Amino acid sequence: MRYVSTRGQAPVLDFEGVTLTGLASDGGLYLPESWPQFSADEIRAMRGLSYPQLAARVMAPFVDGSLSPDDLLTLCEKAYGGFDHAATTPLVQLDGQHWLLELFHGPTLAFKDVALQLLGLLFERFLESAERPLTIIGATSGDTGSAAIHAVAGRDNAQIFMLHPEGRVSEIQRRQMTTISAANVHNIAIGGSFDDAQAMVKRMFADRALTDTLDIGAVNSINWARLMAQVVYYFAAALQLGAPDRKVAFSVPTGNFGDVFAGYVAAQMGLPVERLIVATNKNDILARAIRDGDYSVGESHATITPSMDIQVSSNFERLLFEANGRDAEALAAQMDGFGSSNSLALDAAQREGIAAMFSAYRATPEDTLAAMRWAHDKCGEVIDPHTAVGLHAACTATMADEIDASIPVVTLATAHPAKFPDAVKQAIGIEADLPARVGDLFALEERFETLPADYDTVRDYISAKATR
Ligand SMILES: Cc1ncc(COP(=O)(O)O)c(C=O)c1O
Ligand SMILES: N[C@@H](CCOP(=O)(O)O)C(=O)O
Repeated sequence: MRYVSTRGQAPVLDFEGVTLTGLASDGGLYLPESWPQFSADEIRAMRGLSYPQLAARVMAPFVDGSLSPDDLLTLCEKAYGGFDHAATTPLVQLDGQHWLLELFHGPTLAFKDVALQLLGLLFERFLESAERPLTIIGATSGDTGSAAIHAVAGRDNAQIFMLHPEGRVSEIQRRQMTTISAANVHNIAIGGSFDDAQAMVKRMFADRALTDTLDIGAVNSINWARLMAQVVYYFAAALQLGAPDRKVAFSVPTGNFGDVFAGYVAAQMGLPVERLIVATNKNDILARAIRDGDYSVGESHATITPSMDIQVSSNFERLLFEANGRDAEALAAQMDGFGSSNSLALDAAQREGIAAMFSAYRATPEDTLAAMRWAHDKCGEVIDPHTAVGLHAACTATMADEIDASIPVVTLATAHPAKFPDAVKQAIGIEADLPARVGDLFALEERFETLPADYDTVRDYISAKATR
């Protein structure tokens, strides 16, 4: 498979290249040159496969030319062998129409593990004969950080620098990152928001002073391999609910738009997806963009769903590119305008294309807590607040008859409730216990550097610390 940049000026890459490159050199994001298609018969034939087998089947067209089908299957078996549920991403029924897709059975208790457990192995594989280490630079609002660190800690040929917004991730999330003592792991708390951290990371990919001396890689969802691995669980859920002979809708708690974009990819590949519901918290730039065509950056609000406290949503660029007929020149001009004004108006074609597949709803803190109470009191499920934002949106859509009652609606359960004990306590009065597999985070020493949200300071720190 060949990969092209949304802005059209970066080299075309193969799967190995795109995995190691992260952000395209023209500032764009890589996408497959075309969408692989599965027929209904091919999807039917996926029924009954184990999760690793399904993952290898769904991802095979994307890695073609860089990995053999057998190698891919071996990597998937290794990546998902450590999950604490035999189904890897089990489905749980809430009522007659609503389901939860539990994506938090990996080592760090969030959906990020599904992709990052595989990405860690892909890095190891592709870096076997590298002359210098890959320097991974990432930004996290809490979950990508720990999942990436867990996937990369102690590996030869890779080192990781992870930026998180100081005081704006949960204590469990912070400790999951900062108690890892491997020498190749560097945590940096930034005095700013996640958007500040993400903007700095993106700028580093275009900074010759850095890229001339370090091979920089990405673990955020700007890296295509992250999204590719997330496509699989849409297939897993829909197959269990009757696909390809029955349509399924998904509600996705959304921040950087990676998870829900993976659902869009699944639909392009032939999965019968009825609708993708984008669920946001008070940071509702995506809801405004999808409903009103107004993608303009607002103030970054701290909420009880910190991992979704995001304004500039990386992967929305991929959807804008798709929705303008893949016109890279027009998209580059649109993104340049956004870069200087922090605001972008979707054109008519983009609005229409996006509305055909996506709906968007925003949840207030009260909505979020109410959804947690409903899941607990009516369905016996303890859910995390991010999942609750998704469930609120799912229930709003079905109550508005936006989705036919015969179509199952799957809310992606993106994190384990124990990562957000304060919100769980506030909603349902329960102490959510951490699963034993995360260990005693409170007994371990934390290690991190605190830096201001100043680009030169952070760049110089990384440059000085990185092994060459
Ligand atoms: C728990 C949780 N839910 C939802 C999201 C939003 O996912 P995305 O950024 O892929 O839209 C995140 C962060 O990415 C998260 O950590
Ligand atoms: N919510 C994320 C933010 C980064 O998103 P990513 O999917 O682009 O890595 C987090 O928890 O870090």
